[in-house]
Amino acid sequence: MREAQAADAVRTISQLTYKGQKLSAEYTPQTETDVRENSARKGKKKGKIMIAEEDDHRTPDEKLADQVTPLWKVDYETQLVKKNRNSIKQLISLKRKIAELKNVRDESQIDWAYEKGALPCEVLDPIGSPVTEGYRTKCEFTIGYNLNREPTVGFLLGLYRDGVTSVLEPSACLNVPDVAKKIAAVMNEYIKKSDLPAYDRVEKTGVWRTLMTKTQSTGDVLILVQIRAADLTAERLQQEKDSLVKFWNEDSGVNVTTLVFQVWDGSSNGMTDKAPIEVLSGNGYIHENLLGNRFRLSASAFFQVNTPATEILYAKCAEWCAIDPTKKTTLLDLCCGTGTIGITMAKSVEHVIGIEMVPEAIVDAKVNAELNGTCVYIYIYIYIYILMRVCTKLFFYFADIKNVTYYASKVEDKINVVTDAVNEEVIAVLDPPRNGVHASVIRAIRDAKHISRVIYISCDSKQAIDNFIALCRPTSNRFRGMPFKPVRAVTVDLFPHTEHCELMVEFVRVEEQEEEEEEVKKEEDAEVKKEEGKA
Ligand SMILES: C[S@@+](CC[C@H](N)C(=O)[O-])C[C@H]1O[C@@H](n2cnc3c(N)ncnc32)[C@H](O)[C@@H]1O
Repeated sequence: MREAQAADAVRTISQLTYKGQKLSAEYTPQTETDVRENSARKGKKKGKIMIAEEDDHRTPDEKLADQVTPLWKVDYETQLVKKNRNSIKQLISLKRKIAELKNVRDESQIDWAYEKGALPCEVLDPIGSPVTEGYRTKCEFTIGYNLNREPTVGFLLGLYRDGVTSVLEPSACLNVPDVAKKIAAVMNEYIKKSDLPAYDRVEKTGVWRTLMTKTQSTGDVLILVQIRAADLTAERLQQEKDSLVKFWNEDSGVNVTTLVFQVWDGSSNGMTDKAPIEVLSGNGYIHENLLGNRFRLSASAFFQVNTPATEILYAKCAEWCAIDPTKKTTLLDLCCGTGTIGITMAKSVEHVIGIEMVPEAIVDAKVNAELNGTCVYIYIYIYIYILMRVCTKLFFYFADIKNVTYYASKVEDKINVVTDAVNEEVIAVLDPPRNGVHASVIRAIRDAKHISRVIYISCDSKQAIDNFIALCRPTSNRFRGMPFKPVRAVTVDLFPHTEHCELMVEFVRVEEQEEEEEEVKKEEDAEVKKEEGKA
């Protein structure tokens, strides 16, 4: 197929003229080795240390481990130190970049950035993951061919953009749980016996593409099989679905809670939100427990992949939110996924508002709010039921969780929800994807006068730096509203043996100088009057 496309391109180019000159083109096919050597050359130019293929004596398993869990040879304490150092680097850079801003109207708004010392705020000791192996509840396996061109379910041995297309089974990957390894192995056997071929990423032919597993601490297992169906008749497709259902539910030896299926004929690799997900068996979702709450999650909804470490992160987040029981508080859970952060704090605030762009996740979030609201009230219900049987129905009406509102939308398209959040205290928890949120979201947070604090949870502090700067830069025409300043930060590791970790930073609103001075003056006046009264 690639050859045919190339021949087409050569033909088209050869018919063109540019500035009176006839263009010519020729196609040189590239092997995987060619592409790798090419990328090695490019890497050398960029100063990267590249190992030439002939000098690379690593076993395929070692190469895969280096690819999937690049820190696997480093002891865990050292991994944590390294990750914390990276977080600190970003925090230092935030302070430096704010201090270096030009044309600042009111320097007092960024006093903290001019203070002595490199760090902008208190940085707590990094928190490690309680489990360092087999922690990934979600794994996305590629289905392709191994180095011997046998169909294989596993991970790519390198980056596809570097020309690597070989797939290796995942037994060498420290972060993959045994149950997911078993599912991959079982699927591998199924595909080997199948008369349908595995997908070829280069030629864009074949059928079996991706296997996704979600294996939760509750024992629930979700399996998603993605195929390319362009060459299959409707009957054949149905036959294959039936066969998968029988296999996973009767023959696989795996206790599958739900089996879901996606047909994807497009060229992008991996799971996609561009094609629907069909439920083949079970009800399409599974459950996970977090901090005593139960959460439902569907195939496409985001859910943190390391449950014990997530509990530590969310408990810390709740601690930093420090909800004041004497105040009416609104919690804005921005990029809320299935509602986990807001729901774990819903009982201590007056109102939770969650915004999330994946509609399926919001469906889960609404169910989760009810699920956890009802659990709390069940004991009160029993008590009241004994006392006043007749009031049961009425009680249930009031017992439903009512203080949670969800929006299935991009946060940047619900700016008014952010700016309109009004209460005695409004706290925003921002847990965005790797590249952070749109600048308009940060501007809305600044504009929302009632938001006093922002807890920002970033899974890529380098990419979050622009959001941090936008939160903290002094007031300007583009960034109205008083800025925030960082007050404390902590690294929490959810991804042992990889380069990734979470950085949570608490930002508090910088108070307006005049207001502060007025407050002090008022207090002084009151003091003087009191003294005069005594006299
Ligand atoms: C790191 S996850 C956090 C989810 C949730 N807080 C949790 O811990 O389970 C980021 C979430 O942001 C959502 N998202 C990404 N971009 C968004 C946007 N522009 N507006 C709203 N949600 C977004 C993703 O779908 C994903 O669920």
